[in-house]
Amino acid sequence: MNNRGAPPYRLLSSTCDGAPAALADADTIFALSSGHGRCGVAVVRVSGPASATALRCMAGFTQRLPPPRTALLRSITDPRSTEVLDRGLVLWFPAPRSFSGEDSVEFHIHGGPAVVTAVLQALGSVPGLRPAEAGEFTRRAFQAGKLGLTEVEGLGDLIHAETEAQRRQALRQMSGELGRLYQDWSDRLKRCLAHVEAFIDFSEDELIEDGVLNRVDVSVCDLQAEIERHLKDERRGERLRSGVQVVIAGATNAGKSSLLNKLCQRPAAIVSPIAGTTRDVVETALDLGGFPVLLSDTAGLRDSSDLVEREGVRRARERVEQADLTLVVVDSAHLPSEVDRAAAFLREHLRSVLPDTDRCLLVLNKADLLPEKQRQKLDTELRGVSGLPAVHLISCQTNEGLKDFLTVLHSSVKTLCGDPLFGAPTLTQARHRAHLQRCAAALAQYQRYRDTDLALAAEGVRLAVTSLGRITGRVGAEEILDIIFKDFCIGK
Ligand SMILES: Nc1nc2c(ncn2[C@@H]2O[C@H](COP(=O)(O)OP(=O)(O)OP(=O)(O)O)[C@@H](O)[C@H]2O)c(=O)[nH]1
Repeated sequence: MNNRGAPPYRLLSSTCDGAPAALADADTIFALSSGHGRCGVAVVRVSGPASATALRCMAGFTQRLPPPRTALLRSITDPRSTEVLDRGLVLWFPAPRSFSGEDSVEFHIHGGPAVVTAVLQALGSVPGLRPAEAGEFTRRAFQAGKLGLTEVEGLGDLIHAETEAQRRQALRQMSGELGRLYQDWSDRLKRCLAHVEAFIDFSEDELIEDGVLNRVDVSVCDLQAEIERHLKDERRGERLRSGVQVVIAGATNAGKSSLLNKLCQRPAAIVSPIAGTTRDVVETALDLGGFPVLLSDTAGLRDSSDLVEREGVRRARERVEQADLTLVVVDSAHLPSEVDRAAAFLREHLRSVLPDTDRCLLVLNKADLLPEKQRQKLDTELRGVSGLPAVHLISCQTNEGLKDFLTVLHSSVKTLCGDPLFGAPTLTQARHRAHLQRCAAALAQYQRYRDTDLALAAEGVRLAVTSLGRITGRVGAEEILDIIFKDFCIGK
């Protein structure tokens, strides 16, 4: 092989005999696709026209390439020195039957950092190969039509999934269900658009059958209803994707930090008998029975002349406003012993913490400080009192009631996320929501102008198609690709 013009490389003829000359500027990429750090097996991927060259140079295939998609144990050598770097499996995926749709190779090598570095350096010495950018393999798969944009996003979510429910939702999206739903809407709208335009062009010559526009009206109306239904999901999919925001709030010294520590099973927040210990928001991530929760402890709510504490209280209130669920913690030793008065106290307290009690759980802490009789009375008689959410009597000191409370919390979080495997596929990204809202508004434009200006009405349908296309990546996707693919790691 003539390597003039490619000074950094010195390919030995013994390793690369018969290899087609790879262009120095050909776009073939490589990267470690398995995670970084020491591991048993690491997977290095190569994709692009010079993949076969890499295989020949580094796995000793002189003339014939290995059978496609078959793992073969080979010595993996450095093409510059023929030194054996490792023994591992190599797999050859000729285009188009590969993840990226291009010729691709996988090296399954030992996962020690020195082995991985040596193999990556050796690949870098093969003409035409360069390290991949983040998400570049997936971007090529998208460009080759192997994956739609929503599937790409599902794949990204699958890689980042930290809980079981997130994994399920991501896998469902990656399988293309959501993409197919949007594609179906888009196809129906394109048909509507074609009919409206045909009507505009031919109706005066009476070349078009009666009732075409009426059929478009029905389709647009049906689609609008379907999109509205899809949008009215209370952000369950997005919440599951990014984590349910659960905020612990209440007066100072009620035991909020103690509850946070119990829930995350570590001393994440400082607990002390000094009122006003927590000044800022303390956040921790939890996997609650497969559902992702972002749990925040906040400063105790009270009036204060202390500037720092006032800022802490402001932040606490802000968090409560943004929360999906608020756990209002009350020191039960402060409750009046008479049930009606206790209920009135709690109602008043809730009002001071949050405006709407729909998304809150009322936690009466320090149950261990109550006499047994009063504890039982509160526990039974406060349940079902009108104007009060369900009351949970617990003790962070003795763990009393904590197990039951955890079950209730889990079920509330589950309701907020929905079942990712049940029913129609859910919206998972704010990006989808924004385009769907635009789509719905554009369909409203069709209805607004249907009887007065058909050209403007048709423009509404065209805008609706474009909005859906931006979700699936079929129309004007270029400007959003960078945003999506940059969320991937190198090697994906
Ligand atoms: N007896 C008893 N004491 C508790 C219980 N939970 C918390 N405490 C105590 O109550 C005090 C306050 O607890 P924290 O968890 O710091 O309360 P907080 O609501 O975070 O307090 P601030 O930082 O002032 O907002 C500490 O001395 C805790 O040990 C409980 O269930 N029973």
